[in-house]
Amino acid sequence: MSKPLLTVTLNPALDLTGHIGQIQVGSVNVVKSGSLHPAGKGINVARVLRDLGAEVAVSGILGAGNQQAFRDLFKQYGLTDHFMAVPGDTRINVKMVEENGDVTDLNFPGVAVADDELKEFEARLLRQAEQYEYIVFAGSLPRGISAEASRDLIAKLQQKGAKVLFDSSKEALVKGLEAKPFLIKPNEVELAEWAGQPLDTEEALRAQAEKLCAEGIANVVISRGADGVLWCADGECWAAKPPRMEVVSTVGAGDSMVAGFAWGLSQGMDKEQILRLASAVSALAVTQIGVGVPNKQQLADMMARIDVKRLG
Ligand SMILES: Nc1ncnc2c1ncn2[C@@H]1O[C@H](COP(=O)(O)OP(=O)(O)OP(=O)(O)O)[C@@H](O)[C@H]1O
Ligand SMILES: O=P(O)(O)OC[C@@]1(O)O[C@H](CO)[C@@H](O)[C@@H]1O
Repeated sequence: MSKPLLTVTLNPALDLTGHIGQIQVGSVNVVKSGSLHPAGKGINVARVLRDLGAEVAVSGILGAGNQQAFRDLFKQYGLTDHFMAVPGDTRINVKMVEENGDVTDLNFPGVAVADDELKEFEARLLRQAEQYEYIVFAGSLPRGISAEASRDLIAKLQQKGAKVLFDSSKEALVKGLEAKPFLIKPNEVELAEWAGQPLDTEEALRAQAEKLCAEGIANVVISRGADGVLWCADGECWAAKPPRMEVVSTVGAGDSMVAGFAWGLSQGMDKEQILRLASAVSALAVTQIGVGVPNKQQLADMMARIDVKRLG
């Protein structure tokens, strides 16, 4: 039996996904179909990890007012529930998926976390963290948790011996990098924002990735949407590209990729296998609303279709 993994989602969300022909901003839009489900980056990662066969625990902060759907999901998926509730409601994030595949995100504000609640959460998390070697720390921050506090939390988790896989954006990404997480997975837009310059080619992305590796981040994974992924680690850079997919919703593709890396690394797979797995679960994610790997054979078939190469 392999060791359990932990995912941390400080700012989860109920995702309200709607499908629409084309959004007309400023007028009435009729939505063809909709679904509301508990989500947020770390929770999505945990669901995929569970489907891959991992034992998984989830932690983070929920609003007490609408926590039940999350608690039910954790039970349904057999996820060990370390979430702490605070007064208020977890946010709703609206995802409008247009016929051409474009997704418009309306991410609402989440709960506000008070200083004493953050202290209690941190104490709990650091106690729990001792049981886990791989910890996924993913998503944005709720009000009351600063980018510096989030960075310090990552640093403390790593001081406890954990390997933190970090996926965030904006200020939380900028500060989080200072904690030198074991793995980071920005997408190319987030990385370009961080670098303050356009990163339009594989060469430009690779140069930034190698710079981050040299600064002490062991694994730099840059996701590139339908163009695939670039991964630099151990003095090597690799690229993987998925086949062309029929896209239903790209929401959660990045989380699926993080799950693939967390599972592959925790299982000691080689780089090519990890890239095949992570790319395949992400490619399957875009064919559905939400995330997950319902069918092992489908996953194996998709893994065989990923184009993987080590860059010279
Ligand atoms: N259209 C697509 N077809 C096949 N695979 C895709 C497609 N879009 C994304 N992927 C896979 O998913 C991975 C992650 O996607 P992306 O770079 O969009 O991450 P992200 O921006 O973090 O996603 P999100 O925040 O929506 O979860 C890509 O590296 C790729 O392997
Ligand atoms: O605001 P964050 O935390 O960066 O992102 C939140 C979110 O967009 O990420 C997931 C998809 O990756 C969704 O389930 C969720 O709504």
